Amino acid sequence: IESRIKELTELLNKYAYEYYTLDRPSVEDDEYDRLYHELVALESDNPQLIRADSPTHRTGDVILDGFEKFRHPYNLYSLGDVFSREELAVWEERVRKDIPNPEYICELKIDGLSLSLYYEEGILVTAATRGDGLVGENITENVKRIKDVPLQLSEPIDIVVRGEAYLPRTNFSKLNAERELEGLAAFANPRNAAAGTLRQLDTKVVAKRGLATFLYQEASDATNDTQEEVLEYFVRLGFQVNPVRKFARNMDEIWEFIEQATLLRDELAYDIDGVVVKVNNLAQQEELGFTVKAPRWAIAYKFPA
Ligand SMILES: COc1nc2nc(N)nc(N)c2nc1C
Repeated sequence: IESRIKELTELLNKYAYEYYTLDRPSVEDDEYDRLYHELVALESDNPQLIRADSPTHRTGDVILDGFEKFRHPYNLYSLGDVFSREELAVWEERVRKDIPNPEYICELKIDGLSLSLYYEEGILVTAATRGDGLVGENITENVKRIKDVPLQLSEPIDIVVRGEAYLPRTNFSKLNAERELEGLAAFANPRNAAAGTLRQLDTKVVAKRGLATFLYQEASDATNDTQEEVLEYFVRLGFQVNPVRKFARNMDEIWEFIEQATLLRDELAYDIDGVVVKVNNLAQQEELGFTVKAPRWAIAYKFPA
């Protein structure tokens, strides 16, 4: 039985990956459902054999009576914001004072809900909101129902990662159309819809709303030398990583990315509210350190509202 449960779990996870991430299912839904129900039956007769990465964690209907507080072992800092090229140049000059020839990496700032995910030996043990950076809300059960969040990484490591949960625009429109039909108030924007969804106490609601994630930061001790390597490592581990990113050497190249992101904004499948510019080399990030509340080595350029 144990080997059949292992076989079903691996097969169903592969099919789910093809369906949700590659958007290229290799089996019909009824084949998936047949195997899924065989696994549910085997797991309910042998609960001690349920695997950590079983797809049944993603859809089982758990109704929470509230969210526990979660104290983050690492302070989840936020970013300083700038709203113009001039302000950005002031930040860049400050960096250049300590790092003469900086290499920057420019990333998109997804307009979603900040998440931190805690893995032990490769298994997702906790997912929490950022909260005030020290204490957030434990929303593990809800996050397990975000289809692109890996329940088990490709390596059995302990790691803490940060990212954003968001609602793709297509799912946002579908959700608001459904709410209109049910006479419910529409969500103002995908960010509010994502936040509202993750605050649901009925986890089944999360499973059907189609949230997604992009991970961007290793909160635990760095095991790579640059931010770019961290992002590539995250892909190998099984995380979703936003592909729109570029290196820059100076303000002109940073601004070029910002202009490209501004043009790209309406074409994207998700909302962004700006661009994040970071010193790519992690040792240089250490050198620059933090102000009282934000890193000196990263800045968020916010698009004009
Ligand atoms: C270095 O810390 C951060 N990096 C980030 N990167 C991206 N792309 N988006 C964010 N929202 C973000 N937020 C923080 C606190």
